[in-house]
Amino acid sequence: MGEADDKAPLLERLTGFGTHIRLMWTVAPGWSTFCLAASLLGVACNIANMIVVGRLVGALSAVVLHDAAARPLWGWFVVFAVAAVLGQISGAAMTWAGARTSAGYRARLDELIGEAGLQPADLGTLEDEKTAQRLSTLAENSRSWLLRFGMTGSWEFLVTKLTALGAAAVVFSWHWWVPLVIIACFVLVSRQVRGWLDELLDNVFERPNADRQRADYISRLMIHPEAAKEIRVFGIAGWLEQRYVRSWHAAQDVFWPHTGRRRLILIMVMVAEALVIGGSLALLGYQAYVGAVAVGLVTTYLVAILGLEAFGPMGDVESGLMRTTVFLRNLVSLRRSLGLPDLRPAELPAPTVPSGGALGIEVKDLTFGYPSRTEPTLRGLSLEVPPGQSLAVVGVNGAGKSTLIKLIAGLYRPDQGSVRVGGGDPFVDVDESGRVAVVFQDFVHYPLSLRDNVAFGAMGRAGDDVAATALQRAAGDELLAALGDGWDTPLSKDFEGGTDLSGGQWQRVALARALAAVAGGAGVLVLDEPTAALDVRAEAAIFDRFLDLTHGVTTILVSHRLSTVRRAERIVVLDGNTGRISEDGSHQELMAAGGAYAEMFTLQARRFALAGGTGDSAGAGA
Ligand SMILES: Nc1ncnc2c1ncn2[C@@H]1O[C@H](COP(=O)(O)OP(=O)(O)OP(=O)(O)O)[C@@H](O)[C@H]1O
Repeated sequence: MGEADDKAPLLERLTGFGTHIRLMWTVAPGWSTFCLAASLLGVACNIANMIVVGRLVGALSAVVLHDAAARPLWGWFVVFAVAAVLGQISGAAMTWAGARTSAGYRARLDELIGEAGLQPADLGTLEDEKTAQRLSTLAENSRSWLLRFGMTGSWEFLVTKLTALGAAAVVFSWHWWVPLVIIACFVLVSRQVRGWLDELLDNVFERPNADRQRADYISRLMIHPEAAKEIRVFGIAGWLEQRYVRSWHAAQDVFWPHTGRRRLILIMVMVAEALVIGGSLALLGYQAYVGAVAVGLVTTYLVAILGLEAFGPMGDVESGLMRTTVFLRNLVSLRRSLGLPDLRPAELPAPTVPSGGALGIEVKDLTFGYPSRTEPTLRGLSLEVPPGQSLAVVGVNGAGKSTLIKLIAGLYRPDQGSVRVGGGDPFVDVDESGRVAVVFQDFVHYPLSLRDNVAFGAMGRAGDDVAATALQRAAGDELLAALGDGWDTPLSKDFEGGTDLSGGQWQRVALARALAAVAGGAGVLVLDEPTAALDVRAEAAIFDRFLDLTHGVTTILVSHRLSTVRRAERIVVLDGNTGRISEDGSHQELMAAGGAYAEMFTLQARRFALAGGTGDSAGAGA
């Protein structure tokens, strides 16, 4: 956007600037008038300085130019000109080099933040609300222009502060106490401003703030194509806008009440600062008048005194730098809390190449509860699955089926008991957890190429041909043929040449992903209701196909629809009340036992028949 703006015709840029001023005016006419007045005053002062310094030197030279001592003047003039040109060149070089550095710096920040999201082996950390909020705040703030300003402005900051030190040394040579008094004043102002900024940045931007989050969310919602339909249908545009304004103002309230007192102190210190500088200049004028300061040094002292201003707050450069430091402080503290090195990316484990072959699963006395819940979800659950068996896990909503799957995949650590996959602990042993391939109900629709979407099942473990075979076996040939760029087509309309898939097409991609995982060496394959959005027949067809294709692989199917899992060799019923397996056997055995499974199955089959199904495919004939 910025680059495009630089290339825009002058008129367009002026129009843009005009719009910017108009917007400021509309939002805060009072403050805009104040800022305009202050800016005009600043301009008048700067111009007056230029004219006055020139007049001053002119007046001095008129007195001394005919003196023999004035001859070195031309030498000094050359030094002045060279220093000015070098200063310009170093400034330009600094900007160029700074921009190059900030590109890498920015990439590293994203890497460090992303890694904080990726690194914890389990889901527990990311599911912790505070950690998740801290992460998303960091990610959001890493995109802020002020932070970018801080990155590029560091060298400018250094130059200004070091120049100020030089100015202090010059003034020191006149009267040692003058720079000390002026610097003390500036440092006081600086501390006030910094304290205020710290509070502002910490409270409003860095710390998770529910009102700001809500305001941000609503502002994104207002332009989100997916929400557009509902917003219009329900006519909630006006409500959203009001809600946004209310949340945004509430977010700002966090810091405004603190600033009243601070503002008063700040004004007082600034007045004191103006008095001290004014006093110093008056003293310099007086000493020049009485001949106590060499006339040639008056201008030097004058400029040096004004140069001490850099000990004070430095506007945007300083705000940007502060924002950068506050941001980094929070990033480092989060990384430390996750056991990651401060600023060095940790080495993520490379994908391992599993040896292949079906794995057995052994779950013993497993107890697990979510930290936010008082009761454990699973209580002393035991289950043994021999290698190559096809198992279906059924149970009512919330019984804990997905939780069990996540524990088998090593995404949570058991509170008590143990989970072993192929004899190893999937939570600790990355190789073992990598061998459990799961397609979840909410499997990710990556807005990447079709190839990536399928190959993610076996990333780094299998060649391109694996993806091709997997898609073909998942009956995805037609889907591939319909894509403009074939395997390279991005599966999202947000990308150039991309396209969106239907729910059913995505199911095939997910199935292909699972099959690619098996080809890549996964020893256990789990389908955790990825087909729930399909109708009974389509789901049953996909499960049947899946069972055929994965014969000899340890498979776990999770579904509410008992008719679709009846072909599994073994079915277990997870009882949400006890947190354990309540029934275990083949479809026929469980039907014969006449327990909860048989009851649920018969009920579902009857509903299906009433809805117009044949009853057969729903399993009524079992
Ligand atoms: N991340 C979580 N944090 C807190 N509680 C959770 C979390 N995930 C699941 N739960 C709770 O744990 C219980 C079991 O959930 P789980 O998703 O494992 O059940 P399920 O049998 O797979 O349900 P469904 O059939 O509806 O998918 C539910 O009460 C659920 O609300």
